[in-house]
Amino acid sequence: MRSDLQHLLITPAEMTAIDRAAAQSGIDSFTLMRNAGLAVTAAALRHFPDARRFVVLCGPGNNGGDGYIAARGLAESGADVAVFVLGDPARLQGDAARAWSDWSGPAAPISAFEPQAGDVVIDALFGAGLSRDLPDDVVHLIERVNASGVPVVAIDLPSGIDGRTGEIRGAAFATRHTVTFMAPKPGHWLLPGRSLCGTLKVFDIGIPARIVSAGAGSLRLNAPFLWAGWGGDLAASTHKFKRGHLVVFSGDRQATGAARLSAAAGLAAGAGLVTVATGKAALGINASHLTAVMVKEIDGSRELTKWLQDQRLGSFVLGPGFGIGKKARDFALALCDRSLVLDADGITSFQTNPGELFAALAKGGGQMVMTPHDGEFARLFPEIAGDDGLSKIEKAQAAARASHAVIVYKGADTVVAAPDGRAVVNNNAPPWLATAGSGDVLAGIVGAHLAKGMPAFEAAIAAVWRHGAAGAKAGPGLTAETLIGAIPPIS
Ligand SMILES: NC(=O)C1=CN([C@@H]2O[C@H](COP(=O)(O)OP(=O)(O)OC[C@H]3O[C@@H](n4cnc5c(N)ncnc54)[C@H](O)[C@@H]3O)[C@@H](O)[C@H]2O)[C@@H](O)CC1
Ligand SMILES: Nc1ncnc2c1ncn2[C@@H]1O[C@H](COP(=O)(O)OP(=O)(O)O)[C@@H](O)[C@H]1O
Ligand SMILES: [K+]
Repeated sequence: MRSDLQHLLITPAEMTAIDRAAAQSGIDSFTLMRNAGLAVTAAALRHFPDARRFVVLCGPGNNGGDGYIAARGLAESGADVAVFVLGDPARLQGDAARAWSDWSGPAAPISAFEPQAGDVVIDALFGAGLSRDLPDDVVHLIERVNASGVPVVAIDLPSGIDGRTGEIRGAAFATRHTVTFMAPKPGHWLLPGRSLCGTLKVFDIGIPARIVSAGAGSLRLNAPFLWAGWGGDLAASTHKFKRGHLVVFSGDRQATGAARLSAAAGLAAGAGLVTVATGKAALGINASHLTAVMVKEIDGSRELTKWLQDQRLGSFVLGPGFGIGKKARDFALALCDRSLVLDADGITSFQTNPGELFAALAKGGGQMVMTPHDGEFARLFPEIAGDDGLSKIEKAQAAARASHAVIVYKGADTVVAAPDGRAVVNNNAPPWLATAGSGDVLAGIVGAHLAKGMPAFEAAIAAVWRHGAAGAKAGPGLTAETLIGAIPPIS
């Protein structure tokens, strides 16, 4: 499978349009269905050579059609095959009807299926066409199969997972393997869908890459080629100012550690210089804990404005441990014409009047990366967060549009979205990143990227990827401190 297609995320609606475009270009749609079904036959035989029986569960659409082809392929290879159907196969249409008529073996209703030891289930109930919650009989079937522990291979998507959102519509198979076609869908990588797909195989059924690419929108799976040109070796002529100067604002005496974590991460991620800007009360504490990172006393807005005349200050991180309130708002508003990472308390400070921030950013013309977790996201974008019809991707996109900022919507399936609609889903973050200070480290890496001149979207996606890679390298038991030491070079 071509790697550029592997990194496209295609929504079910886009995939339907791509199918149509393929048919209009003269490609025979039944050939595509046969290629899909036989890919599943091959995967099932490869993964389960010792299966006693393959049980193919076929639904009312083209996903079911793929299932009949897979069943026939398995039977022709000599395997024991049983087919169970949802609905009346006589009502199937088009390619699925033809696939059904080519399956000349017996078929029983799904209610008759009792999982047995040695069974391998091929799930062809629903794929991209799932459009509402599953009926009770299907929910009960899925629960029975999941409880039995028999392995499941899903065609396209585990039935019950919404391909657009990754949400479970009543119940979903927990599968060992999922075989999808041409490109992954958002539901394969957004949670909870991701946790139910098992290993994901993307199979090329023969739709030309140009048709797939032309029909794809602006969603991608995060990967280094998306920020190609921003990594690479340092030139001999490089000096520290060329690598960029990052500023991190410290909180008060009792909350200085978060800023130092961000600052240390920014330095490790490649900023040439890093300064912790601190109020007078915390100056001594910060100074006594910092070595390569510099310290600058900035008490209030007036001093900040004066200092900002230095245009070599390339980027700013505001929020980690900073404290919630007017000072955070004043500082953020003063930075709306610069490159700013707004995190944690910086985000929460605008809870009661987010519009003030968004308007200042639109007016200031700077670039901002906001890094909310679920709670912070809901504080700043309550209506978007509360819209259950939207996927996490669509929520991040709506928030980016509303705020004019790049949104890093954090979590195990972090989504990064830009105001222009581009979005990526990240998939390299291990669960042990859920530790105090891990978000501060991420903010520092984003800040380092902005300091070296990366555009906000590329700065954010590269940071999320390096943060995940650092987590994987540091391993379980990492702390925010050890995470910083594991940040890999920008690739
Ligand atoms: N993308 C492609 O080019 C190809 C797609 N193929 C297959 O086609 C599938 C999509 O086919 P369809 O669009 O027919 O969709 P599905 O087969 O996923 O399901 C559509 C059918 O299910 C019904 N339905 C939807 N939600 C339901 C619910 N909750 N309860 C009961 N019934 C429900 C719909 O009314 C419709 O009859 C893909 O997942 C893939 O497996 C393959 O045939 C190969 C070619
Ligand atoms: N289960 C998880 N799997 C992978 N990454 C996670 C998981 N939970 C949290 N993370 C990541 O860890 C970081 C935590 O950030 P945050 O919630 O701000 O924590 P803190 O404020 O303690 O630094 C984010 O980058 C988030 O995406
Ligand atoms: K399926």
